[in-house]
Amino acid sequence: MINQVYRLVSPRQFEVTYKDRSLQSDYVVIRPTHLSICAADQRYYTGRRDKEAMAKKLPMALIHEGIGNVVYDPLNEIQTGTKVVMIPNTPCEEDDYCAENYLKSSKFRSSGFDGFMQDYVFMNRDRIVVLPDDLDSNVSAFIELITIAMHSLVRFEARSHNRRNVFGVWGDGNLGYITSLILKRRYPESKVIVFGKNQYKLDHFSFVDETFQIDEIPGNLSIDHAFEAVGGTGSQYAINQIIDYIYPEGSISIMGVSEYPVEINTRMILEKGITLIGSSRSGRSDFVNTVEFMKAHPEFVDYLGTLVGEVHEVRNINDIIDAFEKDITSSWGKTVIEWKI
Ligand SMILES: NC(=O)C1=CN([C@@H]2O[C@H](COP(=O)(O)OP(=O)(O)OC[C@H]3O[C@@H](n4cnc5c(N)ncnc54)[C@H](OP(=O)(O)O)[C@@H]3O)[C@@H](O)[C@H]2O)C=CC1
Ligand SMILES: O=C(CO)[C@H](O)[C@H](O)COP(=O)(O)O
Ligand SMILES: [Zn+2]
Repeated sequence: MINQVYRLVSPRQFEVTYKDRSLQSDYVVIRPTHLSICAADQRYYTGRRDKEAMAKKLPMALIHEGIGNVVYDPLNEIQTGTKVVMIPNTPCEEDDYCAENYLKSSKFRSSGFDGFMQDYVFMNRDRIVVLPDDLDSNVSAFIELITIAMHSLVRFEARSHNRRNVFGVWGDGNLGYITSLILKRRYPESKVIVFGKNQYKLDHFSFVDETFQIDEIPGNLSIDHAFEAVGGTGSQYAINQIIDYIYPEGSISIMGVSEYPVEINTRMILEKGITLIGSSRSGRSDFVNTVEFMKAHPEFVDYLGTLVGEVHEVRNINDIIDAFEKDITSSWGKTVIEWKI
């Protein structure tokens, strides 16, 4: 069959590529239905990655957050029409000490390999997780982003000390919202404090114990552990502020992606004995955990509904451009694409 792949060829410019795909293979074929735009996709779309990365990775289909329906399973194990979330990471080897998302050999969709902007996505059987039919599709579109926070929490629990009375989350955007929501569900007795730049965004965090604008933090405040969900140049200010407010021997889980190296106060990291935990992407176990968590906590899914921002129907390339442009000017939440191309 001929599959149409919608690739970014240069900033703000997409082209259709026709790829001949055989159904005589082991791949399960998925028709994407709901996709969501990640900050990483926007960095490619707007050309904010450095010249070398743009040249190396493009042309490439964007989007690594999405769900779809199974349209063909060569083994006939999965019923046609089954709703699934697609896992963007494709590992090529196993390692006892290194998770699939940290292996250099893994292929991550929409970062050097074609993402979900295709008529049909051909996936290995273990790269999909079945979803309940009634799980909100707009929220499910960004399950991948939820797995990022889940993965970071798993790493935190394996690496940090056990006093978890006060958590600080830096970042009043999508990832900050999801991280603080998961922390509050996982540690209901602990205090979760969110630190952000915008009062109108912080007002959405109704479920946490406290919020502060980053220039109005009381001097005597202290946190046991912190999660950074800022990224870009803002992450430098955020990480250094965390170093100032964290109690000695605490951990800082870093999730925000910065294009350029940022300067951090290593002298105080040493003096306070701080553990830095870097966390990037996620793997199958994080998707399974996340879907189980969503099934067990319907109120968690309801809160995530607050993050659904613009919902765009996409039927052609102009609609794709429109969705990305509107996402840039959107002031809150995730842009969801109803993939009807
Ligand atoms: N590690 C991983 O695997 C993943 C990382 N990411 C990364 O996480 C980061 C956040 O993503 P996302 O939540 O979608 O982006 P958002 O833009 O929604 O969130 C970032 C928020 O942080 C705010 N902010 C800026 N500076 C500070 C500061 N010093 N202290 C506290 N808050 C601040 C921003 O405000 P304002 O807009 O006003 O500047 C914005 O509201 C990005 O870098 C993204 O690439 C995303 C997915 C996966
Ligand atoms: O968004 C992400 C995962 O959800 C990662 O931040 C993204 O994969 C980083 O990739 P790149 O190196 O292409 O920016
Ligand atoms: Zn992402």
